[in-house]
Amino acid sequence: MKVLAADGISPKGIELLQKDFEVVVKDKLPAEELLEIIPDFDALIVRSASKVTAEVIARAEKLKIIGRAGVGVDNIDIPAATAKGIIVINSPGGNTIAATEHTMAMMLAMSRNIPIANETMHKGEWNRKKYVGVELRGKTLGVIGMGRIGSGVAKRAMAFDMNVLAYDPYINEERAKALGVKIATFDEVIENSDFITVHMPLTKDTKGMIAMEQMKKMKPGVRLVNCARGGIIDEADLAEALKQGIVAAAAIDVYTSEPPAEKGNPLLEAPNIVLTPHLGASTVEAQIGVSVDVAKGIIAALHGEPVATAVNMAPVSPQVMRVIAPYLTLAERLGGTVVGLADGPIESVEVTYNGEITEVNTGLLTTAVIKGLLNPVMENEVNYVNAPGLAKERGIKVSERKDRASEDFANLITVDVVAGGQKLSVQGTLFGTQGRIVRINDFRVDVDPHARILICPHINRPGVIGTVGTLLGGNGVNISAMQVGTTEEEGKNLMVLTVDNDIPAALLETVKALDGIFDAKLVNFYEI
Ligand SMILES: NC(=O)C1=CN([C@@H]2O[C@H](COP(=O)(O)OP(=O)(O)OC[C@H]3O[C@@H](n4cnc5c(N)ncnc54)[C@H](O)[C@@H]3O)[C@@H](O)[C@H]2O)C=CC1
Ligand SMILES: O=C(O)CCC(=O)C(=O)O
Repeated sequence: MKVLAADGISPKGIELLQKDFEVVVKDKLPAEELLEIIPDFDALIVRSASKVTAEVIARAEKLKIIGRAGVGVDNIDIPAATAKGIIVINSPGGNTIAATEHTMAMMLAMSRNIPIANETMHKGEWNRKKYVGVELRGKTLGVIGMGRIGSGVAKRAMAFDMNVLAYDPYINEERAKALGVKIATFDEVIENSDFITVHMPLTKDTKGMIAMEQMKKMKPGVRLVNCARGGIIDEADLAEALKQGIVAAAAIDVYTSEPPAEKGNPLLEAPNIVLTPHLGASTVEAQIGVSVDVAKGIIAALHGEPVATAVNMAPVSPQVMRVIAPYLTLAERLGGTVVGLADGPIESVEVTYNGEITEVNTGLLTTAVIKGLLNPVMENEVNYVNAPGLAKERGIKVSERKDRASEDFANLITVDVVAGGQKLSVQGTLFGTQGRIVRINDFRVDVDPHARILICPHINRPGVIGTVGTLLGGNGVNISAMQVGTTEEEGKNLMVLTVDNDIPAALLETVKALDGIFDAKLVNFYEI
């Protein structure tokens, strides 16, 4: 079998692969050449430079596995790979330390003017007064995104005697306590920090999360760092904020389009900014780590063994699969629904099985619930292999209960969650082969969990449902199905609207503010 290693992968991993396979190594691989040669390969390894597009995957006749020698798999078309049965693996922890240390280096370089001082020294200048910096000690660092890298940065910042304020809607108090950071809201972080660093994936929620509006709320003299993904901090707004002195300085490693000079980028001309060419993972150690990680994964996968770092594969035995397969999507969507209802971080999840399904091992279904629950909030696709570990890492207690008795349905899955101190519950079953949500909290419903659903508890009185329909319709949102759930509680119902279009955050807030509406939550099953 043949392996194509692109983008300058460290030789350590290549040596491992060469023991079993023929390996073709390319430091630079133009897109046209990748398209031309890919049909010949069984495995492909990339860093961030090569784009593994749907077109590449369509031409990859023999490809069985793609290894991303790094964390972010945003340069690989995962749905296209999955649809073709190609496993995608990454190295979730191989470059964590490198990216963490790079963030610290950027913070220090920016606050002590090291790049510009170095540059002017080489020109023969001696500017001691001009480049007076600021100390980290005693300052507040806002960390947005407390995953592997964010947590590592927080830990190191505390060693510099910084106070750390952290915002991550998906970590709970217990984990924050273990890390020794103070959990805060997004607004509290941006309004009270002297330094702010972002460490989350680029998603529709995080894109432009820090723009001019947010920068204007920050403390005068604030300094910003982005070593995560280009675009989380709006580039044009940051350039302007630096020019106007709204932001004192910035340090940026990643860009919306890389290299930034190719398409032009306002940050290249901005003052008081330290720029590096996506060097976060570029250490000898990290490159050995990620190359060995993906090499081991590729060797296992090409020998037909499961790979723990697969981002799109579920290793399931055919016997187990036969019984539980019809419930997997339902279980995932119950997890996705419950996280969509939550206002705070998930603390515990209990999955209860009733009926005949209790006769088989339901562990994989519980994993499917966790997968659905974590997928909307994680950088990497959460799969059956990594979901339990990720839940554990995040301090989420997962338990399973079984009761053969089942009153109204042949089989029933109940997901009970405690999130931010609040108890939430959803229940689902199969009608034939069709998954259905049959209860949301105390409300009995019959909902086909697909597309997007808007869930609104409301006063049971004439006209309330109509106002929601009119508002959505007026904003171009089509309702394709509707359910009104009832409960024993007098006067309160739950409407569940299946909508064809996305509902922007501002419109969701307007729905919430309507007379007679208690709340409005959107669950997007496309993200689960
Ligand atoms: N510059 C570079 O060379 C490198 C960049 N990276 C990038 O750094 C980022 C972080 O990587 P890891 O820490 O390994 O990922 P991770 O998956 O461990 O952590 C991501 C964190 O972001 C949080 N998050 C998700 N949505 C959020 C939101 N709306 N607001 C606040 N937090 C949110 C998640 O709860 C999670 O804790 C990724 O984008 C990754 O691609 C990673 C390695 C090297
Ligand atoms: O391969 C690289 O150098 C990029 C690393 C990165 O951005 C990641 O791992 O997400």
